[in-house]
Amino acid sequence: MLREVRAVYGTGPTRVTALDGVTVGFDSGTFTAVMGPSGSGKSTLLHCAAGLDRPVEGTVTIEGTLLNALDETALTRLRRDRIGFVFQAYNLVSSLTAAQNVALPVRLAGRRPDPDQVAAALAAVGLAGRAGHRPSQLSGGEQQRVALARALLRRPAVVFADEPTGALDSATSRQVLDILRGLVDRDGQTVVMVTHDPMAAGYADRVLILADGRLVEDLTDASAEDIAARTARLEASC
Ligand SMILES: Nc1ncnc2c1ncn2[C@@H]1O[C@H](COP(=O)(O)OP(=O)(O)OP(=O)(O)O)[C@@H](O)[C@H]1O
Repeated sequence: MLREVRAVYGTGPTRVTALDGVTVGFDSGTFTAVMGPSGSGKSTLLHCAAGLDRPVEGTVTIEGTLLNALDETALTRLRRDRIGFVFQAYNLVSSLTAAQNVALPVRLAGRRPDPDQVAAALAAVGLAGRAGHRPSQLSGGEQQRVALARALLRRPAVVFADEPTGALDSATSRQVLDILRGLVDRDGQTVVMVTHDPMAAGYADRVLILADGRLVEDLTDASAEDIAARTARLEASC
């Protein structure tokens, strides 16, 4: 939950207000898409909500924990244990297999990954047969699904996805979006996804539209056509 969040980059003449007093909550078990023109603050909103950036004003809570009050160690632990991230770039380690990539954050946290959990995470994204493949032996959509399995391994309360389908064709995008939708419908997880694509946003229960760091639309169960029309109007007026 973000309350009256202001986020600023730079100082003096290069100072940019990326978020200008945004208040928004994400109900658990829902899928929210965040849209808006380039530079409107979408990624900043995601980063603040996930504790990757600290706002200059306002409060951020995750499952009742006030992030502002946490030091870096506690924040890192909360991100590791409760939050999953997926980015447009898959960020897989090329020398590791799919299974090793999925297990890597657990290893980096100094724990021993459970092979059954790793196999289950890969199976959940339809890649049970690809566990031993390296990223170069996988398609873009498969690599993104490995990144999703990695994000899901610890069953995070919230999955934040920043343009997860930005580098994928529409058929492959749909596979990734179906998985995100399934997380919400089947497992009751919470998904917050930044996207430029109205088709992708059409998978969400709710669509937030930002402009100039402010929340300008909050739509429920909007169709891809409706979303496309509203974002086109906004782009035209920018
Ligand atoms: N690290 C940074 N340093 C300086 N300015 C930044 C930084 N990150 C973002 N900004 C600025 O903050 C504003 C919001 O950026 P943000 O990345 O949140 O927008 P966005 O809506 O995600 O854009 P896009 O769709 O192009 O990815 C922009 O004006 C951007 O130039």
